[in-house]
Amino acid sequence: MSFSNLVSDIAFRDANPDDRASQISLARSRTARSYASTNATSVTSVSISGDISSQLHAGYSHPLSRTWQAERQLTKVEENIPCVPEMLIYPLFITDNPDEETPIPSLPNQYRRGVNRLVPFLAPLVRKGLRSVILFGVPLHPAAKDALGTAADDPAGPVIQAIRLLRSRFPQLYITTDVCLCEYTSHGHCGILREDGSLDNAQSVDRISDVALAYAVAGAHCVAPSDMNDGRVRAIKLKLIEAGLAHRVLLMSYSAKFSGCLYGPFRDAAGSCPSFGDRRCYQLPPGGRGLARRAIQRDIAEGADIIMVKPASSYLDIIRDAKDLAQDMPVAAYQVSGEFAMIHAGAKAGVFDLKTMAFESTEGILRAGAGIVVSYFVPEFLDWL
Ligand SMILES: NCc1[nH]cc(CCC(=O)O)c1CC(=O)O
Ligand SMILES: [Zn+2]
Ligand SMILES: [Zn+2]
Repeated sequence: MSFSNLVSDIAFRDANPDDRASQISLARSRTARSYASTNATSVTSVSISGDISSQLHAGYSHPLSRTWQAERQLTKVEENIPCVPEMLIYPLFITDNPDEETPIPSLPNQYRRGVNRLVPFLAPLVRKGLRSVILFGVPLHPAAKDALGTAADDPAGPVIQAIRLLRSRFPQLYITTDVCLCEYTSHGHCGILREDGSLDNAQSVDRISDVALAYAVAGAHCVAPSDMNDGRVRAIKLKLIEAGLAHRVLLMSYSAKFSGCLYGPFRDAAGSCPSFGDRRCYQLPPGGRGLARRAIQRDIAEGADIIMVKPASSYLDIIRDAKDLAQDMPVAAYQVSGEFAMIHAGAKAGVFDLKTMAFESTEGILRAGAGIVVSYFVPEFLDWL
């Protein structure tokens, strides 16, 4: 096959009317075709179309045309381009010691905070434009953990207290809650276990959906199940509908969540390391692109409103798959604790500049197709932008 045929095949295959980049390549390939049809007997004998498609500089020689190369971007040039801070969600770790404020050693600049510390910490960030947070409960008292993760939806527990407080103190702030049991279970797994130590999917789904509902009732705008039990999206959606909350509570599913070594600092922060075994039986294998696609399609069918991919930078192809499969839905990506720690470590070792890498990694995640990024860099971005 000739080069020009290949280019137009690619352009047409990827054509999506909502996607400016594919419209550009579509237009370019049309130009190549009409040129070919008027100047040559057959498309295959034309080589000039290759030269046309290699004229790239004009597309990025001007500040404005540079911005046109991204569907989402970090640097605001034009008002109508979706931009910071609307697309950033900041993770918060909330402990059951109301006055606690302890740095997390493996997660630079991040702290575990008690509810009493939240308002003073967040007020300046909200003033700088912080729009959204995702809450993780971190019970520090060992007695708070049991086999069922009872503390997860304790009305006096840190997450429900924080939802109420933040809703009343920052009416504009969008509150998402991570929904999982691993922070609250004595065994540290993301669900309820059978006697033999394996995950009981049906019981876990029932429990997880109760927890999600409790957060929604307390005032969360969005619930985000990260447990990965099969069928939890549908179960949560049904409970939200039954409670009359489905019209105002969004369901963001951690749909394609891969197991691996990038969650270490988070488990440090949340004290959620499994006491035995690992999470491989309910998180995706890193090579499992097909499984990720099936999980995304399954979650769309079960009623998810936002599809999330996690981690982000090692899974950019999956983010693009998610955007293709969920074209009409927002796609989120979580730049997880290990990615964040790695960037800090690289900067500290003099490998690259922290800010430059924060931008480059985030631009890559957006370019891959995400419109929402969960990131520990959010406070920095609010200053940098
Ligand atoms: N299930 C809980 C949960 N929700 C988000 C993360 C990871 C976030 C991060 O690493 O920043 C985890 C940890 C895990 O699954 O082990
Ligand atoms: Zn979990
Ligand atoms: Zn397991």
